[in-house]
Amino acid sequence: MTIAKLRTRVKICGMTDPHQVSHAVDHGVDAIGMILHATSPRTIDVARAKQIRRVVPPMVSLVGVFVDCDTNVINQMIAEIGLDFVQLHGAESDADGQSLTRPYIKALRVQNRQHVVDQIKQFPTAAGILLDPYVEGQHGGTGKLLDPNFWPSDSTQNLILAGGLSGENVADRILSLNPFAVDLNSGLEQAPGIKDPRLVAEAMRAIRATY
Ligand SMILES: O=C(O)c1ccccc1N[C@@H]1O[C@H](COP(=O)(O)O)[C@@H](O)[C@H]1O
Repeated sequence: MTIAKLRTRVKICGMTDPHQVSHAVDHGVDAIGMILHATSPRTIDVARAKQIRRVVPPMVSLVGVFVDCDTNVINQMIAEIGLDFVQLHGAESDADGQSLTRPYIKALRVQNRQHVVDQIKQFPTAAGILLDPYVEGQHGGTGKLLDPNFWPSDSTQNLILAGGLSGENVADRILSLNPFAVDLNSGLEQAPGIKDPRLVAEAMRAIRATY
């Protein structure tokens, strides 16, 4: 028997500032994402990540985003920062994910529907699969929306929709694709890494209206 999902979970990613994290938590976010990949405009160092850890309360998850990082280094960061989940946003394998000390979310940079279906099978132990549109030369944070035709609606994985989501489009996408979770990032920003509190509040309101 399939049980209907009561609500879509929400992750806000690319967070760099503890005050902005507290604001997002107050608005009902389920997960906070931090980019721990050095060349991203949203990257933060371990000291800042630890400050963010201190303001993330119980029942809200803290996710570290990595791109093709050595798994020993990721495990060190998990221990040092106190990450709850890891998001692997590069060319990592399921074996890489299994060598981590926390559950992992695999981000797939989607090129077409068949590519998604084939790729999902390669990550049987992932806690979730995040689908982000493929953009040549960029790992993530592209602001580009995923083509809804590429959404693998019959997958049994926890699917997370990412890419270009904002208060203006997130409710439509939730209602049409029914993802397990949505991941919002550049669509809520004033500048890379700086969230706009009004855009965060507006997106959370739009998401709540879909329940
Ligand atoms: O945001 C980044 O700079 C980034 C860098 C490297 C890997 C992933 C990154 N962000 C992820 O991209 C998606 C979608 O972002 P957007 O909404 O299109 O801006 C999101 O999952 C972020 O975790």
